[in-house]
Parts: sequence; C-alpha cells; structure tokens
Amino acid sequence: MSGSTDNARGRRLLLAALRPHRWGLLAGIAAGLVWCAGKVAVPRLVGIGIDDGLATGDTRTLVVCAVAVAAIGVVSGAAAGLRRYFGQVVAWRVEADLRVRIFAHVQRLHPAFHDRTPAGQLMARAATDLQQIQQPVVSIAMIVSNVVTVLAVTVLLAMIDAPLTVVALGSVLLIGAGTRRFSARLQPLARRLQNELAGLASVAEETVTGIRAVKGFGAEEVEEERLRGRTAAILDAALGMTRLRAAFLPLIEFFPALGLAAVLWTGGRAVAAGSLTVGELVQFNYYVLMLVGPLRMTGMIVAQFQRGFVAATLVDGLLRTRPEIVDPPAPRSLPARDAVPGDPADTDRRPAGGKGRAGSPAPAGAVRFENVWFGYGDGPDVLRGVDLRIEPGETVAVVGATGSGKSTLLSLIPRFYDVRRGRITLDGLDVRELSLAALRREVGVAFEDAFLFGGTIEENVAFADPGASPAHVRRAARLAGAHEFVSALPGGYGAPVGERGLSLSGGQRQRLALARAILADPRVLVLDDVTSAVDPAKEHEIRDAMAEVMRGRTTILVSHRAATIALADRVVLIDGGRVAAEGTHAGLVAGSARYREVVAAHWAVV
Ligand SMILES: Nc1ncnc2c1ncn2[C@@H]1O[C@H](COP(=O)(O)OP(=O)(O)OP(=O)(O)O)[C@@H](O)[C@H]1O
Repeated sequence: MSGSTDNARGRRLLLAALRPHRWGLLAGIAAGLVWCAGKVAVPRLVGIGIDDGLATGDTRTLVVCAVAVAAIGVVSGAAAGLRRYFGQVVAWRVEADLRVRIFAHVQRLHPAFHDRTPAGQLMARAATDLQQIQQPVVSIAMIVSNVVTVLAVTVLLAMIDAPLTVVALGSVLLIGAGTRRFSARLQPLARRLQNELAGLASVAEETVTGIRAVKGFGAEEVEEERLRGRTAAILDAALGMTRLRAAFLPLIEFFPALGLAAVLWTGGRAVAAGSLTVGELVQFNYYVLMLVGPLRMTGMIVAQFQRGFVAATLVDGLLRTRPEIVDPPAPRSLPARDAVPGDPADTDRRPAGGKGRAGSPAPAGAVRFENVWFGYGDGPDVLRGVDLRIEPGETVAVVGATGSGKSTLLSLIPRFYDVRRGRITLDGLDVRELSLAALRREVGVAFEDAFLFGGTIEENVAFADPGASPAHVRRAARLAGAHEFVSALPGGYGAPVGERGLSLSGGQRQRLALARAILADPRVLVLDDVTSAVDPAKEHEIRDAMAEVMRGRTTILVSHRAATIALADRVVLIDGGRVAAEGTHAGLVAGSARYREVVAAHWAVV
C-alpha cells in the first residue's frame, strides 16, 4: 500500500471524527476570521493615520485612527482567545471520541489478534497517536484564518502597488516550494518515530508487568539494554526530524527578509519619485510583515499535520481490524435449563454418584466435541480430531503432557478461538450458532492467571455483572471458598485490590476468579489450572469449595494437582492432538502406560 493511500485513510478518519463537532469547529473558524479582519484592518488605519492625519496635521483623524486600532486590538484579542478555546475543545473531544472507539474496538477483537499484537503497541495507539491527532485539530481554525489573512493581504498589497506586490511575493513562492520538499522528507521520519515509540511502549509495558520475572532472574540489565536499544532508535528518528527542521528554519527566516529588503529598496524609490505615499509604504511593509508569521508557521503546521495523518492512519488500521469471532447473523437460543431434550442413548454415559442430586440445577450443560481440529493462525494442528462427550453435570479433568493442547481445548468452548474443522455443541447447539453474549453467560471461565482489576473485592467478583446484589456476590464467594479470607480483610468486600491484585496471594486471587466465574451461575464451568497457586496445606479448602461449585454443574478442568483431578468423574487423556484414553484416574493409572508416563512427569506426588 502506498504512503499516500495510507495517509488518505488517516485524513478520512480525521474528517469523520470531526463531523460531530463541526459547530465547535465552525465557531473557532468564525472567531479566527474576526481576528483576521481586525489584523488586516490595522495597517490600513495606520496608513490613513499617517497620510490623512500626520502628514496634513489633522489631529482628529489621527486620534480616530489610534482609538480604532486600540478597539480592534480588544476585539481581535478576544477573537484569538475564542479561536483557541473552540479549537482546543474540539481537539479534546475528538481525542476522547477516538479513545473510546479504540478501546471499545480492541476489547471486541478476538484473542488471536491480542496474541500477535503487543499490549504496548495498543497503548501507543491510545496515547501517543491520539495526542498527535489532537494537535493539528487545534490548528485548523488558525490555518483557516492564516490562509484568509494571506489572501486578503495579497489583495490589499496589489491594490496599493501591484509591481511592488510581485517583488514582495517572490519570497512567498520560495517558502511554498521549500515547505513542500520539507513535508515530503518529514513524512517517513514521522512514521518511523511513531513506530519506534510504539515499540518502546511495548518493552516498557512488558518490563513493568513482568517485574517479578525481571527481578527474579536478576534481568534488570538485560531489560535496560532492550530499553536502551529502543530509546536509541527513537532518538535517531527524532534527531533526523530535528535536523530536517533545523535545516528548513533558516530558509523561512531568510526568504521573508529578502522580500522586505526588496520592498524597502523598490518602495523607497517610489516614495522618492512621488508615486507612493509614506503612509502607503508603511502600510505595505506592515502587510508584508503580516505574511511572515503565517508563512513561517506553515512548516510547523505541515509537520503537525503529517504526524497527525500518520497517527490517524495507524489508528484507522487498528479500527479496521475486523473481529474474527463474531455473532452469527441469526443467533439461536439455548433451550431453557429444565427443557434440555434428553438423549436416551446417553443414559448409559451419565456419571454415577454425587451429581444431579436434589436441589441442583436441572440437567443442562451437555458439551460435545465432534471431530474437532484446531491450530493457531497458520500454525500446525494442535487438536487433531478430538471427540469428547461431556454429560450435563459431569466433571471432566483433561490431562496431557505439557503443550499437548489442554488449555487450547478449553478455550474453544467459550469461542476464544473457532475450530478449524468439526464442531463443539452446547446442549445440542453449535457454539457458533449462539450469540457470544449468551454463550459466555452460560460458560463460566477461570484461568490460572487470576487477573484482578483495580477496584474492590466486590467489584472484582461482580466484574461481568456490576448489577449483582451483594447477597449474590457473597454467595458466589462462599461457594468459591473465598468468603472467609475476604471477611477477615480490613474493609471486607469493600477492600481495594491492586491493579493486578498483587496485594492478595495467588491462591486468594484464584478463589476470587472462581467466585467471578460462578456468579452468573453458568451451565458449564471451564477451569484452567485454577488450583495451581493454592498452598498445598490449604488445598483441601479449595477442593471442598470446588466440589461445591461443581455439584450438578458441567465442569471441564485442567489441573496439575492430583487432588483436584481426583474430584473429576472422568479423566480424559489428550495426546497427539486426540483423546488417547478416558476413564477414572485410578482406572487410567492401572490401564494406560501413557497416562502413567504423563502423570509421573507432571506430579511428584500422585
Ligand atoms: N496463543 C497461541 N498462539 C499460538 N500457539 C499457541 C498459543 N497457545 C498455545 N499455543 C501452542 O499450542 C500448543 C498447545 O498449547 P496449550 O497451552 O493448549 O497446551 P497445554 O496442554 O495447556 O500446556 P500446559 O500443560 O503446558 O499448560 C502448544 O504447542 C503451544 O505452543
């Protein structure tokens, strides 16, 4: 894709973002035009004051002109303030709108996008790039008033003395030509700088979020080196831009001075010859000087717009990324929990024992994997024809060697990724036929990395359902075995947890994540190694809590803890991307050599 096409996208994005704020923009432009009218009137009044007042001894005209100049100063001062105010307000609003759009969009993108996009890069889009977009927006009203000033002044100059105008404007054309070259050379540098800044944000973000790993491995210097490398690249790009600007600046200083010198020489001779009055020459000089400001600013504004368009193009690229996991055109509804059609053929597969007792949810939550094939991106197949039937209310533990695809298998149920071939059904419906909201309401997930957000314990448990009543939150916490430690915290459910929940232990965080997963009372619970951080001495507590949570609810779990595996009705061994064996833990230990091998590799104590 060519650079200009890229920038055209950025321009379109900016225009569309400005549309809702057009009235503010127009108010800023109108204020700018008032400012411009005032500025342009002043030299004319000075000229009249000199020729009709000073030269003829008419003090009254002189006073009128002086008072008028002062009055115009007040009006154009106020107009300049309003121009800035409206320009800035529109710019902040555009920035805020785009920030919300970026955030909303990024959240809706599929996990595969997040797998390949560093978080820092997204931060840069939402911070640095938006700032770059905001700056030229502030300048729009100023540009319009500057352009009108230049045009009006040119006409007024021509009215005073056409040949002298040609002399004066010669320098303007040179500035114009120089500016074009400048902007063409600046663009690639601006793009490079922005990319480097995004790269730096990624490294900085990783270092801060991974601070424990950095410290644990004493890798501060390694990280510092990575950061230094990025900083050097940024410095290089920024210095390139600075050099270019520094080379351009003398030109825009020099050309206007050349114009003024020519006007003084030619105009002075015209005054001597009597074809131009002194007042007109002063007026002329004044106008030429008025051109210098806007023209000098051109370079800065061109650069600002280049950066703005580059940033807008990068943001546009992000906003154009389409989510790959989306709702079907006509989503189907899951049958109500007490109306899930029975499958007579399944009765012999129903788990025996503790499930489905009185008071538990109705038997819904049948999950089927039918010849499921899956791999990440263009990568090799990780799952190669998985067939698995999980009955309503059953607990299945998935076991396999490291990297065998256990987490992958789990992540397909709530559609974090879609299967390559085959299908997964929930109560008889392909998960792709359900709306994502409905599917994810019915499939509760908790992961090993129990992410807690900045806020209170209560807010964290009620994360997906901020309207949940305190009683519901407490019930979920009790089920997850979290109520006791939460009650003991100063502040209880209102206690704040750190941005990443660092003030709680790993086991405590996992219990909160479990509470969060069960708050919505889902049909299916997907638990990916959620007991990994629990202190073995307290394992029985969370095991009891999990047994409670899982009662009568379909649960699919991955765990490296033998005690947790023991909670399952059935254990499924994943090997070579397929279900290699199924049975009870004891049965598999007795009957599957591969299971024994995997188990021995995973757990010191079985
Ligand atoms: N987001 C991803 N993008 C690309 N490949 C991935 C991704 N996640 C996992 N993989 C690959 O898929 C394979 C299965 O990974 P998965 O995490 O499902 O294994 P696992 O059995 O859960 O492993 P472990 O017991 O170590 O947690 C591995 O080869 C892994 O490298």
